[in-house]
Amino acid sequence: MPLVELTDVHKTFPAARGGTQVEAIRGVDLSVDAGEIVGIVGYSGAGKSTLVRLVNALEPTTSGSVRIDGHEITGLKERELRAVREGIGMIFQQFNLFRSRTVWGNIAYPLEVAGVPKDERHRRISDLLHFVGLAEKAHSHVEELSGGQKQRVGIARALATNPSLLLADESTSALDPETTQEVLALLRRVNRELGITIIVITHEMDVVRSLAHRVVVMEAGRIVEQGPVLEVLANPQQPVTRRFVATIVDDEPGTEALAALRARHAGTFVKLAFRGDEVRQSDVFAALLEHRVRFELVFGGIEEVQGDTFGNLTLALDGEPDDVRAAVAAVGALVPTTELTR
Ligand SMILES: Nc1ncnc2c1ncn2[C@@H]1O[C@H](COP(=O)(O)OP(=O)(O)OP(=O)(O)O)[C@@H](O)[C@H]1O
Repeated sequence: MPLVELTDVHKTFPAARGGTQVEAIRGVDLSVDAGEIVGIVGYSGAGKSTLVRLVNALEPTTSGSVRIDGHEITGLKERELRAVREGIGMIFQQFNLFRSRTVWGNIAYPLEVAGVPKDERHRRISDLLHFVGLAEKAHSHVEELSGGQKQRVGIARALATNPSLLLADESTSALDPETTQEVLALLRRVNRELGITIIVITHEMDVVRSLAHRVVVMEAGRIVEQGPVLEVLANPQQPVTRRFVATIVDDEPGTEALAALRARHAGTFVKLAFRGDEVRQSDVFAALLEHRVRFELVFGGIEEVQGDTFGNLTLALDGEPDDVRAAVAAVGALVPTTELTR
């Protein structure tokens, strides 16, 4: 049974005076299994935040079903919804911490609301402070903290009531790249060590690449594409997905870049796609040398996506035409190979 299951969910906001109504969510089916990290990406206005507000019952749906851990939450009374929300932690772009409280006081807040006895509360806060690496900052005020530390407090607070689901809404968008990586590493631990399911909303594909198992792409209130991160990166289907993937993966040189490269490099241009670790780059290059073909790497890059090699390399091949043809065939038997003929 999925932990979160949305079936044909619609959310329409009524028209503001003089305006028209907004169909923010237009028929979404989404299923998230316990233990998964799912990244929801989309441009501003795609409906990501609205979707998350439906999952934690901050907004009622217009129609459709939202099930959390098998329980339908549509139509529940406020008191029942509070119990559902207790099982869902949430972190935000701007951290949303209480400025008047210390780090300790911020983490204590949800425990106080839930009526957790003092001794247990203290134990819990102390454990959480150690987990997020802020034990020495327990009595600091929020203003004294860096952005990354603030988000770690936000994560500790979100985990206080032992939720099974954590919703992260643009949780690293206000942070610099290095701090972003620290917070993402902490979220990975939240998932791995505590077994908490995470839904991250982001417009940064890099966050999806380094954190999520699965990606869901939203556009104009609909899910237009979804799948395991590596699969979607390797083979994006929709234009919006291709635009997101292009922000982190060099596919092949564009028309202008290719013309500039051709002016500098002779020969045949081929794009090689490396997906996973089954084929070693050294074997591919050895195949070229075996056919007496010289080559230069002119575009692209290789990186690691969740422990797998991933990337596209464009090579300029130079040699006798028959040798080049044979070399391209040999390489094509190893990795997906495309000759760039523009
Ligand atoms: N309370 C509201 N009342 C009216 N319209 C709303 C409300 N909340 C969201 N919308 C509209 O719903 C659409 C989806 O907004 P939403 O915030 O969910 O998108 P998003 O993908 O999260 O974008 P962003 O990254 O900018 O937050 C937008 O057109 C937005 O203006």
